[in-house]
Amino acid sequence: MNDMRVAEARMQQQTDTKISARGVQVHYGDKHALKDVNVDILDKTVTAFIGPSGCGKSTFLRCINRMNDTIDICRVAGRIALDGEDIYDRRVDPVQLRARVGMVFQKPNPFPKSIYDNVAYGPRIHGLARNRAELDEIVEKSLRGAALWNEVKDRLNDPGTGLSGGQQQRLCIARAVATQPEVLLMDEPCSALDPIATGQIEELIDQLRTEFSLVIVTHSMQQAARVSQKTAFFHLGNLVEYGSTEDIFTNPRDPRTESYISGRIG
Ligand SMILES: Nc1ncnc2c1ncn2[C@@H]1O[C@H](COP(=O)(O)OP(=O)(O)OP(=O)(O)O)[C@@H](O)[C@H]1O
Repeated sequence: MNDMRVAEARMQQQTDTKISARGVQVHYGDKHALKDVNVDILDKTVTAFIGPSGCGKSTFLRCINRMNDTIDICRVAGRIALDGEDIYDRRVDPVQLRARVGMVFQKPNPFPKSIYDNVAYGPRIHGLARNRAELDEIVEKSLRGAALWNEVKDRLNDPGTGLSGGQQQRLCIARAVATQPEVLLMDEPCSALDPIATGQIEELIDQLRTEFSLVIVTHSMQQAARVSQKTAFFHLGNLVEYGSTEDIFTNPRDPRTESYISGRIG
């Protein structure tokens, strides 16, 4: 392929829809938490969800890998498709789905296991390695992918919980990456981290987007501006505005978005 064709192919990738949401409504009991959300999330792109506390960002993020299934009072309606397939279809196994759509939480939550076993856990339960050598390879590749390998390669049998907060969060990213996800959901992944660890995670996010689609919930507008190419602004359960991060921050169309990004609501 000549340079032009390569550039075109890359552009093509970035406009491919990975997740498509139509008419998504979420209730927690009587509380109507998400109202008719429609959005197409692109492949190999970082999408930031921003908006004031309680506007429904995490609720929508959790819809994308059916984490809300674990909340008894939560009801999800509408359609969310991954590569065109309805993820709420009865035939979809949520455990398999969560291997394809990984998640990293606000607080690093390594399993009480060794560093190695934290990363090997997913590949083991999903049968991704035929033998120990293959598993070792996946663990190393995932830890490298999460920019943690050099710091832990000599202590893979030490407990994951013994790492620093920033290292634990990168371990959780390695654990998610180990099942070769197509989408990685991150719910305020840096809120428990110092600026240096935050910078490392942000750099990592930028590298990972060459491989798959990332969606990040963040309260930091600077972070959204630094790491994302697309931004969705939520307010009171509505997805008010979605577009290129540059447009959302420099030329918002909706007055609610404008008020939020200029600090008048929040
Ligand atoms: N498990 C739950 N049970 C009942 N109500 C919930 C539950 N989780 C969220 N809600 C409600 O749904 C609404 C949206 O919450 P959500 O956590 O999605 O907002 P958010 O935008 O992520 O907020 P924050 O930025 O504070 O994390 C809120 O009114 C919240 O109180």
